[in-house]
Amino acid sequence: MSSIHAESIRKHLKLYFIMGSINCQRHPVNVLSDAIAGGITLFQFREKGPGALIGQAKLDLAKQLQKLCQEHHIPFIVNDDINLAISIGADGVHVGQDDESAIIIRKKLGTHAIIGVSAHTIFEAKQAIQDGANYLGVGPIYPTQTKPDAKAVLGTRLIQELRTKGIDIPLVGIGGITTDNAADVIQAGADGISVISAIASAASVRNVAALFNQNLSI
Ligand SMILES: Cc1ncc(COP(=O)(O)OP(=O)(O)O)c(N)n1
Ligand SMILES: Cc1nc(C(=O)O)sc1CCOP(=O)(O)O
Ligand SMILES: [Mg+2]
Repeated sequence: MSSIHAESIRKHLKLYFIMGSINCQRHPVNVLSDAIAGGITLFQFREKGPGALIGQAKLDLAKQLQKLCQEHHIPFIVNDDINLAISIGADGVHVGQDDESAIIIRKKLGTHAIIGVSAHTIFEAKQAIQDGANYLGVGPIYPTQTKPDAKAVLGTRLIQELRTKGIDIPLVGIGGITTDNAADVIQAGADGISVISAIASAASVRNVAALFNQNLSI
């Protein structure tokens, strides 16, 4: 059972920035700082892939990024690493279908934690809701270079189907989302969008984050 209000989560999901050190061409603290200045509403620390930090270096970066988020009242979510989330007191975690279920994670993190779960089918979405997820990450909406093991591209079809079936859990679309296609994801029924490369790799991180905001009218 979660004590977090769905409407509060919906609000934070609007422009959900995800990043780890390998997604950045500058120091991650500077990239996140610019993204915050551009108006991101939620942050996920996803330190994953070839060359990603491990051990103390990962912990140190997580703490630096968490501090920045705390200063700007942006919830700090940890991807995959439940122990890291517990050790630094993160606001929540995001897990996929191959990870522990939201039921187990809730027991470890408590009722106040935000738990996000990836869903690629109606069945997975319903299961995550039953297990107590606070929000869903639905994707990949468009082709993405960022996650080599991403599932088949869905387009906005699953988001539309979930909403048509009356499933109103807070959710974001993820995968290949840019300033040009973001509005279509919202139009399909998502509460927000999750973005890695379009923001992290931008020449001006701040300007692109602001443009996302403008295109989403948020
Ligand atoms: C918001 C959001 N949605 C989906 C994912 C993908 O999670 P997962 O399927 O566990 O894949 P990895 O990110 O762990 O490679 C996400 N991270 N965030
Ligand atoms: C982390 C992640 N999860 C996905 C999913 O489909 O679940 S797609 C993806 C990568 C998103 O990066 P970009 O914004 O650069 O395409
Ligand atoms: Mg995962």
